[in-house]
Amino acid sequence: MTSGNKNMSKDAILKVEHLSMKFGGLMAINDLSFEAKRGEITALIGPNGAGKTTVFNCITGFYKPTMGMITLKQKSGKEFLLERLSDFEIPKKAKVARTFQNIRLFSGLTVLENLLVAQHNTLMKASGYTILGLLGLPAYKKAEEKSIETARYWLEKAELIDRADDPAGDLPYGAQRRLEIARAMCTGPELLCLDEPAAGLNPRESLALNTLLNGIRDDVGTSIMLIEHDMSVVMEISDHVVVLEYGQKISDGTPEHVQNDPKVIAAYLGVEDEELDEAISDVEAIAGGNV
Ligand SMILES: Nc1ncnc2c1ncn2[C@@H]1O[C@H](COP(=O)(O)OP(=O)(O)OP(=O)(O)O)[C@@H](O)[C@H]1O
Repeated sequence: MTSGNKNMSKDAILKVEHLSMKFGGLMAINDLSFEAKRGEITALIGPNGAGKTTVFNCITGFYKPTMGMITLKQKSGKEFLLERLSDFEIPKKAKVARTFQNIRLFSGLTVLENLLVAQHNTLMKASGYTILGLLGLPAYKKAEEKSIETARYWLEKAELIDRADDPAGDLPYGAQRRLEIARAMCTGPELLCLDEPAAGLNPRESLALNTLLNGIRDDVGTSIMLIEHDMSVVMEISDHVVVLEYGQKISDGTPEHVQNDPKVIAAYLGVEDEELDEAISDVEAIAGGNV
């Protein structure tokens, strides 16, 4: 784990308060509260079905929570109640970007084109939404140059500059994952939400991912929330970990704290409630156990 950008004030960028999400009779999230600090990497972990994706879907507007508040506070101090915004307003107004478990690139477009398409909104705004604007307005030309510069910056950060002109679909899996993250970063988010970014990566690709995510936090100062099953990635790069089980928070703290928390260990071992006390005392007897 790294310490994060020490110069940044550690106020909360995201506050989740008393969040609940019900699907029919199933309480997928039950009165969940936690904070993600600005300029930090916050990981959301938990066994399968714990509710991690549901939380992400509530933050990014794909689901409307049954109850609760999700407040995003931008660097400027402007606040947004995310549960009141639509899924297209959340990236645009609140500046929350996300990637999905399954890769969603334009595989027939080149790597560079994928990054330029991500900046389409900024370019159209600069054109004044007119053909004359597209052809002649100096503001458009400037915005176009800026888009290429931004794309180039993220191609370098994601170690993809050599593949800029290749179709995105031709890239190896790990490179496609980094391209998705680079594409999200081209939209200039304040909070980047990543759903299992390390899934299916080999150790070398995992390392490249860690380098990219550390760079996003340390060099650009963007806050990151990630769902991840790969504990080596979580422990390596997270500043803060929130652990869910059956839609409830069972632990919250530094990676060291949660990996030694008996409740977390018991949840990952699949211990039933009634056996928890026994499991906790067993686990406490094993000093320095891992999740
Ligand atoms: N749209 C939905 N309709 C009905 N039930 C749902 C829906 N989405 C999620 N669930 C249920 O909510 C619970 C939490 O699911 P969720 O996908 O959030 O868990 P998760 O922690 O992300 O799991 P995994 O690690 O396997 O991806 C599960 O029981 C799931 O079946």
